[in-house]
Amino acid sequence: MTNGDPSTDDDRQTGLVTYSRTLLAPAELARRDRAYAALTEAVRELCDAQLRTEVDLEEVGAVAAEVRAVTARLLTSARERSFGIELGHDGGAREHGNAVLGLRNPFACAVGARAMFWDDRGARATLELGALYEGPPGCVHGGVLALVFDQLFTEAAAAVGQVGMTAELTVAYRRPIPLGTVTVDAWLEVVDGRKRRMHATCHDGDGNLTAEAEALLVLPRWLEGSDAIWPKRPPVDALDGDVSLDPSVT
Ligand SMILES: CCCCCCCC/C=C\CCCCCCCC(=O)SCCNC(=O)CCNC(=O)[C@H](O)C(C)(C)COP(=O)(O)OP(=O)(O)OC[C@H]1O[C@@H](n2cnc3c(N)ncnc32)[C@H](O)[C@@H]1OP(=O)(O)O
Repeated sequence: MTNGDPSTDDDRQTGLVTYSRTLLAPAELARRDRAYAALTEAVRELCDAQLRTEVDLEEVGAVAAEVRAVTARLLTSARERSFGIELGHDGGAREHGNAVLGLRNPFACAVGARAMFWDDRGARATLELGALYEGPPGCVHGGVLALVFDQLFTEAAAAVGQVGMTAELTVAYRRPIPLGTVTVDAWLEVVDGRKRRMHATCHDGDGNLTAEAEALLVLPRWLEGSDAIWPKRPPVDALDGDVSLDPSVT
């Protein structure tokens, strides 16, 4: 079925989720991913530069006009709907619009292979939260951290085969989190029927515990017994260095 995007077809429906299927050959899809990832990175750099620039106002006006012209070029061919879920050749779901880790989302803060990964205990995110994510002066916005927790809970649940949607999310902010590196770990604590109780911690770049979170994920009735397809993350041992997910190790 056509969906208005010449590179994909709608493939199938699982409950509320529509999967589209790429019509491109693997090499072409990889080439597109590299090109879009480069564009996303360029726009992310633009956002950071726009936030911090001190150039004179005439230059600000000139740049605004140039950016609008660039936007118009991108919109000469654009899908009308959000990215959604596309099936890749490896059988995994490509969630390139995702607000935390989408390859094509410049707002996403989990950038690169080491930013978010799974092992058999749960999931870890190591993120650079800079000026774009400010809440209290010089510190990470509490809502941004809640967003990261929300995504990481889904990742941790998927890592152990217990997916669910967030029904409740509670964050205890224990100390301000300086902008910069943060490490977030999430893991499954209890499964009770369709309910999964999750826990997570956040540490700042100096290893201080800055926040903890709890969540209740519920496997939706419409997802029970379905063959929903989830994203695949690179195996932890494919990454270099010490990346143990033991929650007691910071
Ligand atoms: C994630 C799954 C999606 C599948 C997609 C497949 C493709 C995957 C590809 C890429 C995935 C990337 C995904 C990233 C996502 C990031 C994380 C988010 O942003 S999640 C969005 C925010 N959350 C919502 O929008 C939920 C909205 N709420 C609902 O949809 C329903 O309320 C739901 C599913 C939570 C429960 O609905 P019911 O009809 O299935 O289940 P009932 O029968 O009502 O409840 C079951 C049990 O759970 C308890 N429960 C339900 N909601 C509760 C709540 N809010 N508080 C406490 N208990 C609750 C109930 O009391 C019941 O418990 P008793 O069995 O009786 O003991």
